[in-house]
Amino acid sequence: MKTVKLLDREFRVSIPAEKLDQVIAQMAEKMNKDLEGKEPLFICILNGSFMFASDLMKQITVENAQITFMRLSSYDGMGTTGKVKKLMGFTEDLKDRTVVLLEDIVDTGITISNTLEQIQDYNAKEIMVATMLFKPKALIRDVKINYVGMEIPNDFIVGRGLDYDGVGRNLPDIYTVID
Ligand SMILES: O=P(O)(O)OC[C@H]1O[C@H](OP(=O)(O)OP(=O)(O)O)[C@H](O)[C@@H]1O
Ligand code: HPA
Repeated sequence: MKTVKLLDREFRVSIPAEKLDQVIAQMAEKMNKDLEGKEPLFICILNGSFMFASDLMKQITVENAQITFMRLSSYDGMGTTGKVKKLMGFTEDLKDRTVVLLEDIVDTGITISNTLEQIQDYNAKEIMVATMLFKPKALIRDVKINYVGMEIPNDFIVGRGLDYDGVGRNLPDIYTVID
């Protein structure tokens, strides 16, 4: 079993990089069909989504697709603080745009529902949500997710952009904490 030690905790590999590559390719294929002609604006929610957004965007072939970035933070160690801090906004005008929010993970749903609330007054034509990973058993907010890469169990994970107290984002596979 492939394991890694990050700070004070041990993690074991739970989703290999190749599986994630496959899942992201399928998401891109579906988006390329659904979004053609819509000139979508993708919004990557930093930090965690940087790797997913990069992997996905390389496979997006939709004409005049754009990407921008916003930075939010709500986790401390392995748990949500319940409060979403906006650390960096974007300057693009969302009016009449098809917007796709890119998340690495929807866990409790607090971050994505807070983001949707923040941008609902910007008069976008439509706002969609795409997440690489989704923990249905942890969800406590009522959010519609348009594109889900994989549903996963309610365990703390790292890798592929996701961190434990700032470390582990660089790992290409996903690892689950060992109790
Ligand atoms: O559904 P939720 O319970 O809100 O969790 C999901 C959010 O948590 C992580 O961000 P985090 O606040 O850890 O900031 P980071 O992206 O900089 O790691 C992740 O990137 C999502 O944005
Ligand atoms: O399981 C997780 N791991 C790392 N960051 C996260 N942000 C929400 N859930 C998680």
